[in-house]
Amino acid sequence: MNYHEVNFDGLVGPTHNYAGLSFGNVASQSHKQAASNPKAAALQGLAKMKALVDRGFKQAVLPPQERPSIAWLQRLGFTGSDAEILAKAARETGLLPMLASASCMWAANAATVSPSPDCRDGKVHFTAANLSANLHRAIESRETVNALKTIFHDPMHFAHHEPLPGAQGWGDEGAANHSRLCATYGHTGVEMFVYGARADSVLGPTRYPARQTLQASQAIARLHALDEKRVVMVQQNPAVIDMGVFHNDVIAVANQRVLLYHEDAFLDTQKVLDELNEKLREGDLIPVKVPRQAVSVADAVKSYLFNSQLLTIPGSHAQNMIILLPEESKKNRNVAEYVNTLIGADNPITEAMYFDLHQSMQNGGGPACLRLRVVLSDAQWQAINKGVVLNDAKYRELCNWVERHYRDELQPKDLADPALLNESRTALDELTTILNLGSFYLFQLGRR
Ligand SMILES: NCCC[C@H](NC(=O)CCC(=O)O)C(=O)O
Repeated sequence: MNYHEVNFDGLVGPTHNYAGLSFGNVASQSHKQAASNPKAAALQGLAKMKALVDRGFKQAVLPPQERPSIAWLQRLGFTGSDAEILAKAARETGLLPMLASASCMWAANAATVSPSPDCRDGKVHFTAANLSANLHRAIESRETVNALKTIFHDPMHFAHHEPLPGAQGWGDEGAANHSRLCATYGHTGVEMFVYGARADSVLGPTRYPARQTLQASQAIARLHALDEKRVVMVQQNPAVIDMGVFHNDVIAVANQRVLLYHEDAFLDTQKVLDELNEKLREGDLIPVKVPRQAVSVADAVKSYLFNSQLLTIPGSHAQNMIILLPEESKKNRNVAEYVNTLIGADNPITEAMYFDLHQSMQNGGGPACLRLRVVLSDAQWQAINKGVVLNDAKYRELCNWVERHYRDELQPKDLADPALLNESRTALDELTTILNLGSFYLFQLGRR
């Protein structure tokens, strides 16, 4: 049986904007109130996806959620027509931007996914993240469950779990804090969960929040029926969280046997490497340490070097890999030099590709944030809803859809404009046909 990694990228929604909502995410906070360009954002994301399709990778999309969310505004007590609800919510300081964020584009935070070779029942397991650290993200989880169940609908192959409770100490941010190391995708892998805080210790960040907790990660490992001997729980270095590393995927990235990590990423790094190596039985771990002398934590946060995608080149017998980076990494001299050294050195990473993802980057979302990795066997691949799979024709159709429906400028004040809500609904209504999702959004089901 063949296994592949499929990247499911979040399609950027029509309300992409800069509201400075994420405390501890330096880019988000520093672009607060800037004008955004939703059209460019969506096209930048699609261009990255298309480049991977052209190189023979399997690529799919996850649909954006309806924003502003009238359903959530109603749950928060706003009444009246849609226009009245928007007008009333806009009068509450800072509230409407939270209910209007296009943040579900960062699909790495949608869920934690365990491929079937790792799970006792031989199914692919999904737990949608509760994203409880931020209201604008916490409201994603219900709809994420719906999207995942619509796409991965066959219970023979796929198991879905409810998001963990959103109580204090149970924060879960999905795949951004989860990495899988394996000999090949079809082998049983080692799943590494990285957390920022744990209930039984005061060791944690002091300036910025720890969004992922040990308790949450342990619950997911249990739900996914993982073998304890193949699970590694790792504490993130609290000092780097306080420097703006709000998710582990801002400081480390793994693919197959390669772990590319900053030397300051973890607490007790040697123990982490030893445990990974011991638990990865079919072959040795290939640790690639990025020394702080070469790239400082501040440069890592600015350039998003580690928020890259490490992708095994299809058909490459040596399992060579591409590192796919944002252009910000090329503009940073230290990082660009490091990447050149990396691809010339003795490791499987042989090629670098750079993409303009500026619109997403200004909110702290790089290439890795934009995608959810799902390893599937041929049979599981056949069993998904194929409407979301990107090929040349679907790419052209989606670009055309974006061109027709998206604005090229959005100011924070525009979020209360009822016309924006209507434009978004018209766009999403058409999207469900393009992606073959059926009646999917609440407004399509008559429930607003
Ligand atoms: N994985 C990348 C996630 C980025 C995301 N940014 C945001 O939500 C910023 C939204 C804003 O500020 O408008 C976050 O911090 O969770």
